[in-house]
Amino acid sequence: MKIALLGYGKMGKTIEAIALSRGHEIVIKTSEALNSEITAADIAIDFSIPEAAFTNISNCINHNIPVISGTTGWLDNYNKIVSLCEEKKGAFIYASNFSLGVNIFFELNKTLAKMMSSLKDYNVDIEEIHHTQKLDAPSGTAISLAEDIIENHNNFTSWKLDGNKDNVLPITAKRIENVPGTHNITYKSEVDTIEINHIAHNRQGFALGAVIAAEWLHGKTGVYTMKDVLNIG
Ligand SMILES: NC(=O)C1=CN([C@@H]2O[C@H](COP(=O)(O)OP(=O)(O)OC[C@H]3O[C@@H](n4cnc5c(N)ncnc54)[C@H](OP(=O)(O)O)[C@@H]3O)[C@@H](O)[C@H]2O)C=CC1
Ligand SMILES: O=C(O)C1=N[C@H](C(=O)O)C[C@H](O)C1
Repeated sequence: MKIALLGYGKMGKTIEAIALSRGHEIVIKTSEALNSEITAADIAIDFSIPEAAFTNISNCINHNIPVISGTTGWLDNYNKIVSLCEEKKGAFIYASNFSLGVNIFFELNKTLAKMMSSLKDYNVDIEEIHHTQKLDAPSGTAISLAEDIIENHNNFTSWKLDGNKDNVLPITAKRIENVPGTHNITYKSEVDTIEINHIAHNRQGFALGAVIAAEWLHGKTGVYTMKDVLNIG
């Protein structure tokens, strides 16, 4: 496939290497907004910044270019993209985390939340740790994990960064140099602790997942998630 990389930072460069190794061609790599130039590509992969993602994705859909987005921190506008994609019969996948490991972790998190739902002695919290250049907090992955706990555990109605109220699931965000992405979910009582975590050792897993998603989306129309791509859960 001819791929456009919208955002040529840490993720854009990692995706480039993996896409080339799988026989794809990179026809555009940019760190600026593009418009009709995008039509040189078969598919676009957006890993940019929160303020740019909505425009980048809209431009692709308006030019009938299927688009994958891994950019976090723009989801207030997600439903607008879904509507645009339906209207234009476009193709779109967003994932807060494209790695296979995290998508398995998402399923474990839902199962654990269901099992813990009636056990009132346990306090739950989510901790995410990322590198110091990260622009958003909490991470998109932590938000996905929180939403899945809220849906599957009957104690919570919302989440909050550094929250400490009943029925509000607390998320803690730490920034430490060079950490690619760590997510810990802890259930703690007086007598014991149950913890599950996912620790990315590098960015390869995110990038491979994004390229696999692009290969899967090419030739389809509609709005999908990584659950559709990986057929898990
Ligand atoms: N879903 C997933 O699996 C993952 C998601 N992410 C997310 O991906 C995003 C990018 O992460 P990362 O690569 O680490 O960040 P980087 O800061 O390394 O890269 C972002 C790039 O986007 C560029 N950019 C700025 N404005 C635009 C624009 N209008 N159009 C296109 N590109 C633009 C920046 O350029 P400049 O530096 O010149 O401003 C920069 O090169 C983040 O939102 C992050 O949370 C990260 C890893 C995995
Ligand atoms: O910015 C990052 O680096 C990451 N962002 C994503 C997120 O916000 O969840 C995914 C991954 O954890 C790395």
